[in-house]
Amino acid sequence: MTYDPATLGQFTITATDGAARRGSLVTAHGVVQTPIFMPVGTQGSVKALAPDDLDAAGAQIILGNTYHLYLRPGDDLLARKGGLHRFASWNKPILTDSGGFQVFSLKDIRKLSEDGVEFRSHHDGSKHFFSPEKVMSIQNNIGSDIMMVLDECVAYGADYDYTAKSLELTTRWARRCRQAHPRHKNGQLLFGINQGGFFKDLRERSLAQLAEIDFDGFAIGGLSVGESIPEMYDMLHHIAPLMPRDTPRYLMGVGTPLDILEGISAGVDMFDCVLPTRNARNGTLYTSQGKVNIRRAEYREDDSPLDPLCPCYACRTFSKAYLRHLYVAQELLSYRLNSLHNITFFLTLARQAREAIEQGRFAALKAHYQDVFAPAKD
Ligand SMILES: Nc1cc(CSc2ncc[nH]2)c2nc(N)[nH]c(=O)c2c1
Ligand SMILES: [Zn+2]
Repeated sequence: MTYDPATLGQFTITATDGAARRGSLVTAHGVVQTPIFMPVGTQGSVKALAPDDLDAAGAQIILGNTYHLYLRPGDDLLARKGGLHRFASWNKPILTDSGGFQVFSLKDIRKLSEDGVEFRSHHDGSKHFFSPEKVMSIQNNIGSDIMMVLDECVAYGADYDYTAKSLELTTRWARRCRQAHPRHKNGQLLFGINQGGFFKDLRERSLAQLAEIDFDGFAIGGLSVGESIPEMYDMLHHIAPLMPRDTPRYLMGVGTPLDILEGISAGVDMFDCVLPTRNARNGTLYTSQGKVNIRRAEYREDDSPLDPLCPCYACRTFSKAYLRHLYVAQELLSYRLNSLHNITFFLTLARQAREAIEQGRFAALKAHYQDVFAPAKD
């Protein structure tokens, strides 16, 4: 990997449209154009897709998961294989989540302390411990271009006192992550994660504390955890504009096409979500005309392409009738074609957002998709 240490981590905003920003982020494996959607490859693969599929779909950066990769194949093995890029033959940027969220979603099989979190593997029940230093070491072995700090994502509905204590712990862990991995060591960037639940004063306290630490970007954590859409949007529009302006803003685990457009309108630059690949596997497909449930009998003899405006291989080559047949017959090709289409849709949406911001017509793009994905009028 060759990169210029002088420009590594540089985030440049080239256009704005309201609070929406068009920018670019320099990483060791290439420049990422924002706003960006990041396909999720939890175990080092975006399910059912190969790197050349992702290239064809326009993917610039994918996500990996510290928790999963640590358990299998092991970060020590990845280090011996030259890191995840070489192991998975993905030569573009990779962002790894720290594992905090995954461990905390393992509800009753984890114990939290000042030093970190003890948990049991969901594979074999074996006991493990993640400290801030440990997750930095794992992400260093993985070799991800953007690392995330170890944080506690408090559950939806956590009370004020618990949330206040938790954000202080997350800040102390963030400081320890920064100390454990010197700035830009191994060409790797490090993002802090804002917490504070649904309490605006706690969100601002968390942000003020993190802003004092030297991070290359800041994520909004603790959203998309079961709250209502209005609650998520309300907090999003409160905190995003308060985040540092000249570093990237990443909204973790979000979201639907409309959530992503809402986030961009609030000033967020980076998004990731399992929806495109997960929904592909249950036949829910996102198209320029709205959601299509390919299982429906109405498509049994439908010779038209899934989405006439989509450039992906599935839409150029097959009919809805064939895609429905593959799904009903549980053919493995169904996973591949549906995933390829949905990932292409989300990446195309991000590209359209970039172009709309450049041309000062982002509000019109957002309004268009609000019509396209408006809940079916019963
Ligand atoms: N909603 C949500 C989603 C994720 C996973 S993002 C992801 N990891 C792997 C794929 N995608 C979160 N991750 C962390 N570390 N903290 C959070 O608060 C948080 C919140
Ligand atoms: Zn398509």
